[in-house]
Amino acid sequence: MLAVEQTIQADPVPPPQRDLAASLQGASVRFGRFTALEDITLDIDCGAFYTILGPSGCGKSTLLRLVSDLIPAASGDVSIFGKTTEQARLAREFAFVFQDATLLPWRSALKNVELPLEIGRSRGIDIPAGNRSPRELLELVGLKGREDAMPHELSGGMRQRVAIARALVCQPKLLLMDEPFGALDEMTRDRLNLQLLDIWRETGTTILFVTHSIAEAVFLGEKVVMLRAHPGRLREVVDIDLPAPRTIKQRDSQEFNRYCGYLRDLLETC
Ligand SMILES: Nc1ncnc2c1ncn2[C@@H]1O[C@H](COP(=O)(O)OP(=O)(O)OP(=O)(O)O)[C@@H](O)[C@H]1O
Repeated sequence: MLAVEQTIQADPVPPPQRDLAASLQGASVRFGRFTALEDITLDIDCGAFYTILGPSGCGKSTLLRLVSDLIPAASGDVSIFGKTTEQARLAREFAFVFQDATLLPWRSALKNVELPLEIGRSRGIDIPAGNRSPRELLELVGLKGREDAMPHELSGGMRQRVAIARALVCQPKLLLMDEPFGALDEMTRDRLNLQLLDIWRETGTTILFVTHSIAEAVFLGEKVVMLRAHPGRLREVVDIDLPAPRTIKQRDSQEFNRYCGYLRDLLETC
């Protein structure tokens, strides 16, 4: 009897599934006849820190507003943790931090942080147990002891830290930050950058962070998303392979400056 030789072909191993915080597929945004964003295809990995750079008016804020369901896509798809942006908003999957802290001036720091919980309760939304309390969040952002301070008694950096604590109070899986430190002096910005990296590590939240500063984008980001203007399109996603945890001293390194130089050149052609 002849032995029949069988060729056993192993099934190709499927690539591991990436857990995505957000996925944009050919998404465009229009304001009337003006196209602000065109054909954006971008996957945002869960737990990663993305910074967004690009020339003024290229659509960085529009991208965050699209992801956060503040404006609709004219075409294409956007999903957040596999949900529509509306479902994700209703499920409080994400929170927004703006350049201006937008605190309510008549409420203390603590009361401002508690606000989303109060609004949630008034709408019958239960915030899951195990969350850090508003007091603990103020401690996390370095404001222990300032719980009763009113916004006008706090510095700009402190107000922004209250805004970050407030954004974290519903335990969002995705944090959208639109130039949150843009109005602060350099030293305060450095300190808040380090603090934000600590918070990111501790909470595991995915962060999408818009900035005008190349150095800030490289310092914070694991990936830098570069947009180009007219119309706003994706230019490149640059992996930043710097050792973690990041330290201010790294900014003097050749590697850090090489990334900054590369992004500066890229920005000039956007
Ligand atoms: N509500 C709106 N109506 C009409 N045009 C808008 C609206 N919002 C934004 N735009 C336009 O869309 C484009 C992108 O704006 P966006 O604010 O997203 O840019 P950006 O990259 O964040 O800008 P910057 O870096 O200056 O903050 C700009 O040309 C802006 O004028």
